Amino acid sequence: MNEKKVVEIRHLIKDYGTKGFQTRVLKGIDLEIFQNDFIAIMGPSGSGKTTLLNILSSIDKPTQGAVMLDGKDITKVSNQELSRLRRDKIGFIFQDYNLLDTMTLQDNIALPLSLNGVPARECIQKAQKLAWMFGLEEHLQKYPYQLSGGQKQRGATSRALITNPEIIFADEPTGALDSKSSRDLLERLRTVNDQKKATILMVTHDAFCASYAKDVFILSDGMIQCRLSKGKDRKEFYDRIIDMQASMGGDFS
Ligand SMILES: Nc1ncnc2c1ncn2[C@@H]1O[C@H](COP(=O)(O)OP(=O)(O)OP(=O)(O)O)[C@@H](O)[C@H]1O
Repeated sequence: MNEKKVVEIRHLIKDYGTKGFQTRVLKGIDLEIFQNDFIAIMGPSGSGKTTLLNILSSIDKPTQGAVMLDGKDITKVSNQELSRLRRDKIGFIFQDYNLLDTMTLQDNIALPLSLNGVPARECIQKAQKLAWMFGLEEHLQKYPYQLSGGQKQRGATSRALITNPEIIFADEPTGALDSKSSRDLLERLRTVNDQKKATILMVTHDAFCASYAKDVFILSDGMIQCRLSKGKDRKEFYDRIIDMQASMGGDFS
């Protein structure tokens, strides 16, 4: 009953620094992500979570190892092919929204489609559909400065989804949000995972945020040390994540 494999990494190594002064941040990670997974990556500060996410999402390159996206090793493709893969297969959500100030929310959400030459009417229809799903329908004609942080992040999430990407990468998506807006965003991410079968990989230091995922991977000392899987209950999962953090004793902030 297993779903389609979306991403696979094999023996991933990442070193920073110059020759002779290198630090090995990722020390040989193997990982498989399947369609409809919702994975949170946690770990102590500086453990390499963002580095891993950036490599998986093609923003950064590994020192060694393969990153297979949809069956293609993205470390080996041409820049042109990489741009195409990013455009068609990947959605990004960042902590600081990255909406364009000079465009309305509707145009921001539709941007990945309009850049692809999709007719304006279709762009608007799709943007409106997502805005409705994310409770933004009344705000479509506003500019980012007229929106709250939560509305901006829901807008950025809508934009990430508009091309129906194979996988959505989110780096601390609730990092700049208050608790109500965080809960709201996470509920909606869970809905797109459940209903649209979207695949989500999110980095977070926050146990509450992670408890919305189906699986939590703990990165420490350059390796994935353990995996926690949710049962039926989010609250019980949250308690187990907190227990695991306490048992590791690290700084997860
Ligand atoms: N461009 C870079 N050059 C050199 N070292 C880097 C670079 N980027 C990250 N590092 C180092 O690699 C390690 C992992 O960084 P990374 O940002 O991936 O960790 P993280 O787990 O996301 O941390 P945090 O939770 O604090 O955001 C850190 O020690 C960091 O200082």
